Amino acid sequence: MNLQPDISPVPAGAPARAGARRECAIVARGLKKTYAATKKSPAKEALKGIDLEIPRGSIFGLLGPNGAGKSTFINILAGLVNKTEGSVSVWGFDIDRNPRQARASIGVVPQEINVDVFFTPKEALEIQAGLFGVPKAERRTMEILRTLGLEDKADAYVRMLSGGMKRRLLVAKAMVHAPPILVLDEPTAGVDIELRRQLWDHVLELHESGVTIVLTTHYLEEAQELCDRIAIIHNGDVVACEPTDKLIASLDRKTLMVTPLAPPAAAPDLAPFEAELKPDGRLAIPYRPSKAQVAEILERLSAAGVRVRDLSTVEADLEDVFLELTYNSGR
Ligand SMILES: Nc1ncnc2c1ncn2[C@@H]1O[C@H](COP(=O)(O)OP(=O)(O)OP(=O)(O)O)[C@@H](O)[C@H]1O
Repeated sequence: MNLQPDISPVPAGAPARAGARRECAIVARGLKKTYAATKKSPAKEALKGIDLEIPRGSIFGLLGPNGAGKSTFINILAGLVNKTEGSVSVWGFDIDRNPRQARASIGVVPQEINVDVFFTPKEALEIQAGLFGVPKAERRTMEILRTLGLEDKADAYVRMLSGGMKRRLLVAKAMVHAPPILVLDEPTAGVDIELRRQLWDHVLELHESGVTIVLTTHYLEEAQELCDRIAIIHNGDVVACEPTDKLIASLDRKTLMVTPLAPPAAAPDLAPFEAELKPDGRLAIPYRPSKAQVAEILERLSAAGVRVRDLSTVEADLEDVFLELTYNSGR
């Protein structure tokens, strides 16, 4: 497969501070968006001055509760919403100074399935390529359809495609101009696990060919599994932006699961640790890895007369991090 994006160096006309930005696919500085008031609703500050750097080559997750500002951010990148303040560069192109190049550097897969049912996938891609001004000789319609597993549906009517195929067609449409960045806004909302897996296989193939992937998703396990970096947006602010592992480790929370030799009648007193007796007879003992060693918990268990048959540790996951950051911050 040869769907290499055009990953040429930062061009002339790019920001003067290109050095720091060269490695970034997307840079936002002090980005604000306020939707104007209408007769029915007051003005809404959807983005409150966010700073964000999305490295080239990453699979970057943009997470946040409903209304956090994710779509607003994506729509600004795509040139669909005008920012109120701040700066954004896409693949080194400032969206104000080089809007055409910035837009050409990004392919956006929208949340809604909005494919025209009267065209075949092949025609849909040709039309899209035309809209982006891709010369006929440079179009890679069949190659893209092949990458998205739609080659044998090239001449089928779109209305005959399954929901999963239609979503893949949206990804194909977003790739017609070979952008180095692919943005997917909730690509798997309401899609069953098998279809999600298929979509991800194809998107991962694009990533392996060099495309930087940015996605928003409500499925936290999906983000944890796929994304190497994650930003959490809450109420228009970026409340975390870290490599996924680091983000999860930052919670500094683990649970030691202990299977006692004899199931206890009640949770033992392990102060300062707290044990919870699970219905299956195991003990769940949360601890902070930076503050306590498993050995200390084992000593407390021994002192309480609990003999251990088996033990394991359970890490916090992205859901815990997400809840902590979005629940406790500024509600
Ligand atoms: N065109 C608009 N006019 C006025 N307010 C808007 C508009 N679009 C979005 N908003 C408001 O801006 C805030 C951020 O919305 P946005 O759609 O960016 O959030 P989101 O994180 O993408 O949410 P979701 O996960 O539900 O898609 C919300 O309060 C929303 O109601």
